[in-house]
Amino acid sequence: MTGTVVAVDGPAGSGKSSVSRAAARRLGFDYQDTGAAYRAFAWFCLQSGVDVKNQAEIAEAVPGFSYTIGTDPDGYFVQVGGTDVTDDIRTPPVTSIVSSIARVPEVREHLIRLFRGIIAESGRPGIITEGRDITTVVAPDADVRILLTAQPEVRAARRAAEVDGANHVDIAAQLSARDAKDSKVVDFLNAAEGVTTLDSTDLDFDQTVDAMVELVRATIKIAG
Ligand SMILES: Nc1ncnc2c1ncn2[C@@H]1O[C@H](COP(=O)(O)OP(=O)(O)O)[C@@H](O)[C@H]1O
Ligand SMILES: Nc1ccn([C@@H]2O[C@H](COP(=O)(O)OP(=O)(O)O)[C@@H](O)[C@H]2O)c(=O)n1
Repeated sequence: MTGTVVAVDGPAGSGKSSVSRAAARRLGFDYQDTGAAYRAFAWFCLQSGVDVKNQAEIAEAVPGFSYTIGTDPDGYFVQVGGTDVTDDIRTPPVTSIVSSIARVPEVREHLIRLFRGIIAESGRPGIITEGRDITTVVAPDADVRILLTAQPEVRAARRAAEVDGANHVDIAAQLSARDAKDSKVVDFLNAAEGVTTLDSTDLDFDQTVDAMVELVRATIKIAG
């Protein structure tokens, strides 16, 4: 039986991956990073020589995509066909094309089925799944639905802090271009009905994790 299902959406750099992973660790839950699957598929297309401007070619590559992700918050990894791509999927060539790949309907249908399967098969008391369309499309019936946001300049500063010598202006521009492209496919900037907004603009990392854990615990208490 599936345990507590937690759905988290939000724009780039809002803290979805890091906060969800830390909250899952505290709760003893699984953690699923769906952005990693879109990134892994983009990596696979680049490796396979797919013309990433050609939607039909992208769709044709879907059946050959074999993907594995670690859902243990302490054992995170991403593999494509047995190759570890955990770091490679964060590189600029992948980041620059991932939004174009992610808007292809055949890609979304395939990955959404995969995400639902991973949620259904979780053997832990719960699973936190994060992305862009989890609260609205992948798991609209989730027990807890959260939109994690932060002001654009704060998100860009957090991302820039991850990269030595990063140019803040470039990072902010890239982040807002990707959000603009992604938000044409699904609305992750406004909370859908029943979704709780968690704004981390004025919260530090630990305070944000505390707030997410509290939201989950409050729901479990009500249900139990
Ligand atoms: N509330 C916060 N305060 C400060 N830094 C944060 C906060 N939330 C996340 N971060 C940091 O911001 C960066 C981006 O977070 P990440 O989880 O990668 O975002 P997303 O998955 O939404 O793109 C990471 O370095 C993370 O540690
Ligand atoms: N549920 C999701 C998750 C990611 N994505 C796509 O995958 C890309 C990478 O997602 P990500 O979560 O790794 O991005 P970051 O916000 O962490 O940089 C996004 O820019 C979207 O194009 C999506 O379309 N739907």
